Amino acid sequence: MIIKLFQSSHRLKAQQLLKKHCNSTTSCHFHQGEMGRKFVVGGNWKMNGTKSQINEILAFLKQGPLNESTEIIVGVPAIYLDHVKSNAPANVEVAAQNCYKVDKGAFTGEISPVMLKDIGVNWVILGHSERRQIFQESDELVAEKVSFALSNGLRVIACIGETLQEREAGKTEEVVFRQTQAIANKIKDWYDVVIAYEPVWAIGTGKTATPQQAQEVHQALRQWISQNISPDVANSIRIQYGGSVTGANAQELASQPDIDGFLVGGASLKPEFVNIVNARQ
Ligand SMILES: O=C(CO)COP(=O)(O)O
Repeated sequence: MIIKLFQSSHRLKAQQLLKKHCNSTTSCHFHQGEMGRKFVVGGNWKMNGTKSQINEILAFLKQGPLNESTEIIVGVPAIYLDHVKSNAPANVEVAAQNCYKVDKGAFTGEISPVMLKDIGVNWVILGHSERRQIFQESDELVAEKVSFALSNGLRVIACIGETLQEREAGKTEEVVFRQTQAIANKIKDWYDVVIAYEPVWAIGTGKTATPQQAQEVHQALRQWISQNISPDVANSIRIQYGGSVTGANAQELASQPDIDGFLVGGASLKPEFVNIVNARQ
C-alpha cells in the first residue's frame, strides 16, 4: 500500500506511513531523504479554447509521448470539464480553474467542489494571480477555498507569487510566505496540495524567471515551510514554477533541485507542452 501511495502522488501520506514503519522496525531500508518528489506539470488553459481547439490539444496529448514518471494535469474552463474528462488520455488528470467555498446555494455563476467530484474531476487550481488581481480574491478567501476543496476530497494546486512592484521593493519572500501562511492557518494536511510559485511579472509576459531566481524562491519557501509548518511537509510538498515556461526553457528550470514541476499557461495550448512535460530527464 505504501508503494502504491508513492506511485500515486500521495507522497506525504506515504512518508508518514513509512516513518511509522521505520520506527517500528530496526531493519527498515527506507529513509526520508531518499524519497523523491514526483515531477508534476500542469497546463492552465485559462479562458481559452473552443471545443474543436480543445480536441486538437487532446490529440497532441494522446500522441505524446508523455513521460510516465511525470504527473500531468490540465486546467480546463468549467464548461469543458466534462468533455475533457471523457476524452483525455488516462494519464492526464483534469483540474478546474476555480471553485467556491461552500457546496451549494445561491451563488450565481460559481461551481462547487461537490459538483467537480460529481463529474469525476479530482483537481482544482486555486488562488491564481488572475483570480487574486482581476477578481480581487484575498489571501483569506483563497485559503478558505483551499480548505473547503481539500475537505471535499479535491486535490489542489495553490498559486502564490509576487508582483513586479513587490519584487522591486524586495518583498518577494514576504509576499509568498504571507500567502502560504494564510493557507497554513486553515489546513492541517498538505498531502493533496501542490504549490505553484508564479511570479506575476513572469506570467504571459515572455519574461521567465531565470532558473536561479526561481530556485532561490523555491528553496526559501521550502525552508520557511520546514520552520513554520513541518520538515516532513517541506520535504514532500511539490513546488511548481509558473510564468512564461516554454519548450525551450523548461529543461534548465527542471534541473533545479527545488523545482518539482511547472504550471504552464500559453505554451500548454501548443504541442510544445509535450516537451515541457518531458523536461525532467
Ligand atoms: O499563469 C500561468 C499558469 O498558471 C503562466 O502563464 P504563461 O505560461 O502564459 O506565462
